[in-house]
Amino acid sequence: MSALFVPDRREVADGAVHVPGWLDIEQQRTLVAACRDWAGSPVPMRSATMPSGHRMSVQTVCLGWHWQPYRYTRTAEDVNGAQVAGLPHWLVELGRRAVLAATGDEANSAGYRPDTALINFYDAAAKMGMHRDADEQVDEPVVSLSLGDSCLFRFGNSETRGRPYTDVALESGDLFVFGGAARFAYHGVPKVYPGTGNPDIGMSNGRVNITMRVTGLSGHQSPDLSQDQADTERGKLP
Ligand SMILES: O=C(O)CCC(=O)C(=O)O
Ligand SMILES: [Fe+2]
Repeated sequence: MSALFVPDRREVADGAVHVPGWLDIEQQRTLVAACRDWAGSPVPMRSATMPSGHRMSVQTVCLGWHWQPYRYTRTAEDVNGAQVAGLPHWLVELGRRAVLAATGDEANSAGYRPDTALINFYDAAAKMGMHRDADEQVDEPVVSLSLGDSCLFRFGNSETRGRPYTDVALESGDLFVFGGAARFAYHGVPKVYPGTGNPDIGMSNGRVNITMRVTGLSGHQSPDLSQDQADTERGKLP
């Protein structure tokens, strides 16, 4: 019998693929430790404020480009003015492998080069309303990785925030990729299920989601800017 792990691949909508259990425990642990560092410096994780003045319940820290509703900048003017940490090569490579796992398309995934990652932390009460990831100027796929507590992920259509949509349970280690016809579809997280995570990955509670994207914005930032900092502050993930 082959020991090869062949992941299950579920097409949720045209261009949207869920790969349950894509990351093993060791990979999840590595990502959690990295997120903990990123959550501390050079730009601390925070709840972004919408133009309406409403603060998001989710807390976010960004790599490569800093996102605030609804634009990307290199420096975090709405936080502490610092330049965000670079996106490390290993994460770019993980993103490329994620697109390959989801699409099976070697030729297309070979050129996938995300230049930003948003790291979201959800406590038991946090949620994210239906929205489109539309601040990017190109239609390259979004790669989403889930860690910690499970959640209800709602993946809808490109026209309205409402139905039709599909509800998917995203668990720790799951991959979700949306591109092609699904790239600008509405999606959101109506609910996190507290206490469903595995403490072995290094998180005692809450959910972390990492989305990698290609902004299509110009301006070179060398990767790995913050990766060699021995004194990186520990972030506030639990
Ligand atoms: O937390 C998730 O699974 C989705 C996050 C998301 O949609 C976003 O950051 O834009
Ligand atoms: Fe999103």
